[in-house]
Amino acid sequence: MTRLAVLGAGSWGTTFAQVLADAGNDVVLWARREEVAEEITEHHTNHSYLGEHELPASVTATSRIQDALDGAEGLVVAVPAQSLRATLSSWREQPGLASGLPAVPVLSLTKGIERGTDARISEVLIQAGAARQDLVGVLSGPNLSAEIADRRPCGTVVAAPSEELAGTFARWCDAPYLRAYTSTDVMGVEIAGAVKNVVAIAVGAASGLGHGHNTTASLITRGLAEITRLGVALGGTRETFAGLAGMGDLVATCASPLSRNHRLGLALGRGLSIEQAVAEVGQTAEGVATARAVADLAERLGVDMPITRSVVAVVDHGASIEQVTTALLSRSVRPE
Ligand SMILES: NC(=O)c1ccc[n+]([C@@H]2O[C@H](COP(=O)([O-])OP(=O)(O)OC[C@H]3O[C@@H](n4cnc5c(N)ncnc54)[C@H](O)[C@@H]3O)[C@@H](O)[C@H]2O)c1
Ligand SMILES: O=P(O)(O)OC[C@H](O)CO
Repeated sequence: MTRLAVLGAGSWGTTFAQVLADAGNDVVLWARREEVAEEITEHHTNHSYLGEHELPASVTATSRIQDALDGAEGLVVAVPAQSLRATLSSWREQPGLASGLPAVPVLSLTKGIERGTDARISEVLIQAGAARQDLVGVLSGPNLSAEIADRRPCGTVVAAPSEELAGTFARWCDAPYLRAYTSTDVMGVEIAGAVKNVVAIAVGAASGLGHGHNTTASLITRGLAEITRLGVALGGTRETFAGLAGMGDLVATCASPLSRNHRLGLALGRGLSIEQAVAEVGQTAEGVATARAVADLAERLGVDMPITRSVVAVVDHGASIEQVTTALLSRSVRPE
């Protein structure tokens, strides 16, 4: 039995604590709010994020980071991308944590790019002293938390610098309803998971505008093309983007009404402002802040990402929502 600390008790961190418990690990969750930690430990629910869903009784939670880390043989990070660095630095102010987190394997579940630095989440973890480069991995795939909480079967990808470490992460999450495939393409898996959220906003917006399946399919397919161009330019492996972490997650996120990024796009397409859409979704839609970071990376590398640019224009600069379909149509004729 491995003792694992899951850091972040939103929809995904809480659901993943169940996955890890169902895989036979000893799991403790760190929740930002004391009342959420108490609810999880005492009532085995997290109403704010999972409604009436009952968690395994073995999952406990704490709002004291030192207690969560005590004896942990591995860490699983599920804090949203834009608040991760600040969260990590607040932990370093706690007694005993000034020099960073314990030197154990760290698996990131977060799907986003940090705005301002354009850093991937594994890079943020390393820069902030929360993970060693040779001990950090990422998990990403078609993994809508509500379906996984209901124990519906699916696959995912765990990527790490070595096959051995990826295998360790895969064993952590070996629940009967989750099949983890291993990879050493940390860059590709992380880029795929972050950028699909941006494309899902565009797809949702197109649906909200009343467009049909042809538009959806065109945005998904051209979205995958631009994700792949960026990922390969950054050093990722092309095959990653055709697999579960690429195509698989893009399809799940763009097609499902459970996706927060998709729902945010839908709200924009129906005429809500970005502020109204963010408020309506109520939970983390990483694509909003990540879009700008992705566009910055693409510009620096000379990679063409018209769908991402259109999402930036809408969410950051108040451009008309029709931009998302213009992105598909307004370019000069070129081979696919
Ligand atoms: N929910 C899913 O289906 C799912 C699946 C795969 C990956 N992810 C990824 O997991 C990550 C976490 O998402 P989630 O779905 O759990 O989000 P969520 O909106 O359900 O929960 C957000 C969590 O972050 C905490 N939080 C909010 N603002 C914060 C702040 N300023 N500082 C510190 N903590 C803060 C909240 O207390 C909560 O625990 C995201 O990167 C998301 O893309 C989510
Ligand atoms: O609800 P979303 O849009 O954050 O998507 C959740 C997962 O990333 C889907 O794999």
